[in-house]
Amino acid sequence: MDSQAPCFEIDHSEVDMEEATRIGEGAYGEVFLVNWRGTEVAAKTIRSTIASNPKAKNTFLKELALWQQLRHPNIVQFLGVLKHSDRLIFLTEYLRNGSLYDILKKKGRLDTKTAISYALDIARGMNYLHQHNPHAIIHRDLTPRNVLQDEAGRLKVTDFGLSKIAQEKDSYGYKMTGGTGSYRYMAPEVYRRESYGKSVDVFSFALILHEMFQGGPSNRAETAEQIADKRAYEDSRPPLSSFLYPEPIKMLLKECWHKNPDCRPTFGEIISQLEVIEQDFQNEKAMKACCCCVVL
Ligand SMILES: Nc1ncnc2c1ncn2[C@@H]1O[C@H](COP(=O)(O)OP(=O)(O)OP(=O)(O)O)[C@@H](O)[C@H]1O
Repeated sequence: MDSQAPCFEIDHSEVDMEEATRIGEGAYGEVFLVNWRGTEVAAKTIRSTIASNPKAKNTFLKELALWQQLRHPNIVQFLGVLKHSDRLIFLTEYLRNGSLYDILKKKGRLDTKTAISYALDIARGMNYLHQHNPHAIIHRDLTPRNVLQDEAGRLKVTDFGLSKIAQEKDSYGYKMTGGTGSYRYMAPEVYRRESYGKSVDVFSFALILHEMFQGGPSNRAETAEQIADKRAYEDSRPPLSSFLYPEPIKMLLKECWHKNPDCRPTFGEIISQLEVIEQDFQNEKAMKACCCCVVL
């Protein structure tokens, strides 16, 4: 597969940016809801500081060219780059329900069934990225803000690889600068600026799974950088209260945020484990309902 293929281009006259509704803002620029050929889509505008730097713009376009080749139910669909626009703008499918960050902020702690189902959505999207040929795609910035929900309730991963813009590669592998990715979800080896692999995403996934049961991030009193520092140098991890976390979820979390990257499971293994946990949970629920019937 050729990751250097140019991005699909959409003439800028097809999208009226004057009529756009602003949805949000991230590290790379603002996001708008726009109409394209009668369909609501998201338009992501890239800051001029990035777009006007030829090297950064080129890296960005390469990442987008790779994104456009991806097709999976749990990956946000890339649609194209606006051609002849004086700004760098690209379109993706629009996910009406917003991000997992918004959902957790609004709803707080999720029930076990929903949390497992959401975890499976994320793990399936991530497994697709990690199994990409000829090279695995490492997200590098998997956070609740980069997981969006469609109207049907399905979660989709977005913005993978875009954090590469601030990243260097040397003969030992990738190196992420401290400013790359979000400290709160950062694997210890990334914080320590060591070489890293796919399992950095598994570490971030564990923290997201933890938040779904907890209702949001723990250690709110500390800055994200302080938290990342303690995780990297003191091996600190979020607390696992016994009443919030079912035993198999606790075990999975401990494996996924293991300090040794080689001991973390792959997303394929995580999916298998979650499917068993989901099935056991359903059987347990059915059994309890059945016992209630007998008592009645
Ligand atoms: N395809 C989309 N559909 C609907 N809303 C979106 C879409 N993409 C982004 N958003 C919204 O816009 C906000 C900003 O998104 P953006 O991806 O630019 O930044 P972020 O992920 O929040 O932060 P960062 O850039 O630091 O990762 C998101 O929080 C999300 O609510």
